Amino acid sequence: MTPTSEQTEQSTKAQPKKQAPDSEQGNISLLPNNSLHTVSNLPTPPSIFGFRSYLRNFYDSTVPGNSNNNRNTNPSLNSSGNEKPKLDEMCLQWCLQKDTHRNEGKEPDCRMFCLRRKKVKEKQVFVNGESSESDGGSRDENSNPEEKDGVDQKTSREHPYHRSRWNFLDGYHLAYFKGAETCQSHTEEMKDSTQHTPSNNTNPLAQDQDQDQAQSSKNRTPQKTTKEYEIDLGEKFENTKTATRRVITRAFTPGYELAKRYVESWNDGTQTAFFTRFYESVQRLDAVYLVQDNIKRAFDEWVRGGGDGNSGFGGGVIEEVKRKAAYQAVDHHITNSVRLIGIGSGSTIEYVVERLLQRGKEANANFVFIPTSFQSRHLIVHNGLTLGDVDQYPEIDVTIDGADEVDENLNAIKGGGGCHLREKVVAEAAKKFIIVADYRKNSKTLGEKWKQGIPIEVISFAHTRVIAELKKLGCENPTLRMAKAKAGPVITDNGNLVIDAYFGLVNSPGELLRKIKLLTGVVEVGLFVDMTDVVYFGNADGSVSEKKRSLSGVVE
Ligand SMILES: O=C(CO)[C@H](O)[C@H](O)COP(=O)(O)O
Repeated sequence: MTPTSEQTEQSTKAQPKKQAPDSEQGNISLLPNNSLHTVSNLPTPPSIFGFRSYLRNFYDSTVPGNSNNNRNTNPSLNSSGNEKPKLDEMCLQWCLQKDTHRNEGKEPDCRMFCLRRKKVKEKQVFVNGESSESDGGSRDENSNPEEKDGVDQKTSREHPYHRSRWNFLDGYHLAYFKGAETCQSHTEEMKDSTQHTPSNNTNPLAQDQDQDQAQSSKNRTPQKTTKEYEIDLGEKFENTKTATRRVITRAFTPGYELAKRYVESWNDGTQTAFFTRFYESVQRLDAVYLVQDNIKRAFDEWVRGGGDGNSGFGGGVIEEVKRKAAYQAVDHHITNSVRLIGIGSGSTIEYVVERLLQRGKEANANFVFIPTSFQSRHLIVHNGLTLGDVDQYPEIDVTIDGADEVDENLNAIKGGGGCHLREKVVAEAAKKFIIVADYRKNSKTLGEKWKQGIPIEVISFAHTRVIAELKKLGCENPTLRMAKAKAGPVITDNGNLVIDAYFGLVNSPGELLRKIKLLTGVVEVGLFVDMTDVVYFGNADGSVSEKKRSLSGVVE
């Protein structure tokens, strides 16, 4: 809404009732202090981005309409050499009136915004940490010339209106007046120079009182002006600055530290070293070999069914061949001619029981199953098979068990599950001892594949002594087997401990067996020498190999 100069003059000079326009549109006045001017003579209003420089020029602007302005070489002086009047207050007033209100004789609704620049002496300035009154020009010369508490004192001394270079709003106040009489009253006040030297009191209401007192003392008779509010723009902006500084500091300090360290790392050569290593690595095709190795490992894992034979990508080439070997052993040896069956321990044995169960309850009704461990007893009982005991049946028909390694003579290492004592008892009790295993256990010589060591069950009391003696026998590092999901050692079904003793390739398993077994405290050794009658190996290609002992040796 752009007011005309006629409207502006009406709003400032005439009484509100008389100046009301015919319509509901209001009047707008822009009122620089020290003289009353029309809108058309005012400086060009600022754009949003030019507002700061506009404010800076506010004081320096000579009053619009001075025809001598352009002729002066010194812009601050007029043709007479006197200082030109300066713009230190600018007001915007508008009035609204309704035709109904006018008919009723009511005053128009008038408002007024004033942007005003106050001198430095109107505020308190902090010098060397102490509060003192600033006079804008006679400040203590010994005071710190640096900016104190957001106040640029150097600037303050040079310019009575501007105290902070940073805070471009410093010294500016915004006042809001409401009501036709109040607006008119303030317009009158603008003629009074005493209105621009209020006390240090920053409370707007108190300032009003000060102003009133100052006016009274000069025996003037201005109407009392009641501001709705007055804002010290500089102070508000100063607070904003502090808050902004705090937020920025908090937000950016960690990032700054990181960035600093990063830059420093370039300087101290860390980054250079990294990229050099990276470049060399690329040249060596490390990444290619890494991918290749991982693919190979993944494939092996899939083929093996995982390190423990139970997991892995395929889950089970290994498991499948173990199953095949077990099924074949059952099919070949658990016939109607047998009744007492020893059930070994381990994961492969589970497929033995699985195959038996496939025959149905009735087919298994005549069999008695002798367990070799807590695990196999559980398998028998929970699958509804008839449980027997080696005490009842010291001689049994056939025992089927797994193994950790089987050599070309069908000698075996057993005890990977710590059950070899009972396994050996039940194996020896059987007329036929059958081993089922996968191809990983098939070796020429014991110790070739199973490098965990020969399991030796010992009584707890003697285990340190046995370890010492095993070293004398040539085992470099006999190890007490520790539990994985329990603190401390593995305790066998018999309450004993297990020592794993790796002797390298065991060319004479019978001899080694005897030496170890003679050690005091040893309960049983996981070397099964000359005991196995038949071995079923599940091969990698899915086939099953059968190895038998005969009078003429082992035959396939
Ligand atoms: O001797 C054994 C337990 O003491 C097992 O039969 C041997 O460890 C083989 O186990 P798996 O069939 O799980 O490979």
